[in-house]
Amino acid sequence: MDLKLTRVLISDQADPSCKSILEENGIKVDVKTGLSKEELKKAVTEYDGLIVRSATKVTADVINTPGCILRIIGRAGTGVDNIDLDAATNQGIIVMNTPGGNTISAVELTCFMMGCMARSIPKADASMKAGRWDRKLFMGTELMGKTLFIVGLGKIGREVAIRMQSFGMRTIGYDPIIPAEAAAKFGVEVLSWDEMLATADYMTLHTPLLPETRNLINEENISKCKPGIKILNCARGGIIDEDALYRGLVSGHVSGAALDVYDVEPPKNEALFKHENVIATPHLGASTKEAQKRVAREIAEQFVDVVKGRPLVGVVNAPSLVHASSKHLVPYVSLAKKLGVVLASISKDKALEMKLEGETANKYKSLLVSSVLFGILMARGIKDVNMVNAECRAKENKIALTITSCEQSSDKISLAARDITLTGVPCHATDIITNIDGIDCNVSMGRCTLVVEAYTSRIDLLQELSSKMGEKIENINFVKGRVFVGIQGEIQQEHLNSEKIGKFHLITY
Ligand SMILES: NC(=O)C1=CN([C@@H]2O[C@H](COP(=O)(O)OP(=O)(O)OC[C@H]3O[C@@H](n4cnc5c(N)ncnc54)[C@H](O)[C@@H]3O)[C@@H](O)[C@H]2O)C=CC1
Ligand SMILES: O=C(O)C(=O)COP(=O)(O)O
Repeated sequence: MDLKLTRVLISDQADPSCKSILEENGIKVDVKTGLSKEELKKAVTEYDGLIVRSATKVTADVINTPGCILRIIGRAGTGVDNIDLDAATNQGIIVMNTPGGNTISAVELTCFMMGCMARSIPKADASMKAGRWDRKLFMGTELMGKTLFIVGLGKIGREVAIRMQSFGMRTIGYDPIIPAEAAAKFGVEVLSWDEMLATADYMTLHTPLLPETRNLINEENISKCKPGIKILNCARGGIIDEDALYRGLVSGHVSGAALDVYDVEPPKNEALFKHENVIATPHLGASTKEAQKRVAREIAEQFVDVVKGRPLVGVVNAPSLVHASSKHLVPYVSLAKKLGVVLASISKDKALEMKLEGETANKYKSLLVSSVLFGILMARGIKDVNMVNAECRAKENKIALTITSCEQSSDKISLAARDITLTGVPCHATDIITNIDGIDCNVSMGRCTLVVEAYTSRIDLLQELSSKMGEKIENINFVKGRVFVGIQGEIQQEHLNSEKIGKFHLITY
């Protein structure tokens, strides 16, 4: 994907290395934190790149601001729930994060919070500072032999498991995509959900905030927990129903909670975070020097990769794009896009078929589907389309693409409408249509391709073309009443005499 960035705005606190890496690579950068929504809406009409952490809320109305020129949003961190991904995708904006850059910091905070709960360290410290020596008040419990229920066994969940096992804890856990055998490899047992709630002494949450995880820990699940459960949330506010948690703390059914994240930040729910059995931190999971340096550097380098056309990492909303710039796939992407352009220039059909043959074409199916749709939509004059939003725009424009695959044969891409079928072979030198409607041919898709419909006189046509284009003509193919002319270099529509050659399509890529 060809993306030029002129100005990037960093709108949250980020390590200075983020700005300096971008600037060293010729990208202009401003840092403006604490923007109001109105200021952010204005900013997206002035900056084509935006880098945020969790404080900036990149909502749909920000993204859909008239005149928004954003092309890429970078999250210097993990969670992207502060960015409206659907709105960004629809507008063709790439969203990237830096998965893993702050994992260990969030893991360590979770483990320390557990220790603090077990031994009442914050309370004991406050009591000392208040001039007391309350040795009897702060009787703790050991972690050794206790059971920890980990909800979400991704990067953070599994690292928490490994560390807490070294304290002698039994670790049990649930993750819809991690089978029991995989969890067993990092020492986590999988029991039934209700069994885990009833068994755990501690429960720690490490899922993203998704519609399925919102209020996952609610009144019902809390009531199923073993009395005295201690609950930690260093993942996202909103995964716990805060009112239900508060009621559990007041009744004593929940004996402690450690919270780093809140439904609304800064939190409004004072009664909860001021409760005597709650340890609260202001979203500090990623706030270490190491994590901040890492995520700042990573997001800046990812932006530079985009500008330099290198393979992408960390793309959240267009996974197929990750490979778009890989050298070996460039011919496939280019061929798919150009077949889309040619087909849509000739045919108005909206129900299309794409056949992918060969191992590589099938392995990168979603990338090639985006490429072909991009070509089709461009040729049909759809505005603001790119590889990120091609599928959304195709749906909006009621273009249906059916995909068939055949892995065994050699690499080939075919695109068919009711009135024409085009096939091409990915080739590093130039993009070529090798077959049209079952007839072998050799039509180059270099700068321009001319397609003449229902020609009446071959002689007239050839005379007209050679007088206008001469050596620019690369190849001429006569296929079932149409003529396909591959042209090297530019040629203007007005230079062709339609009276002489009849209806034609002059296709540029
Ligand atoms: N407090 C802080 O400052 C930080 C918070 N985080 C947050 O921590 C959370 C976890 O981050 P990572 O481990 O890096 O993410 P990850 O993507 O590696 O792991 C998340 C796991 O949750 C699982 N999951 C999804 N739905 C689930 C459900 N209904 N029940 C159980 N598991 C479910 C996924 O399958 C995945 O394996 C995220 O919400 C992230 O935003 C991350 C870094 C710092
Ligand atoms: O990376 C994450 O998911 C975090 O929650 C860290 O948030 P922050 O970058 O500290 O605002």
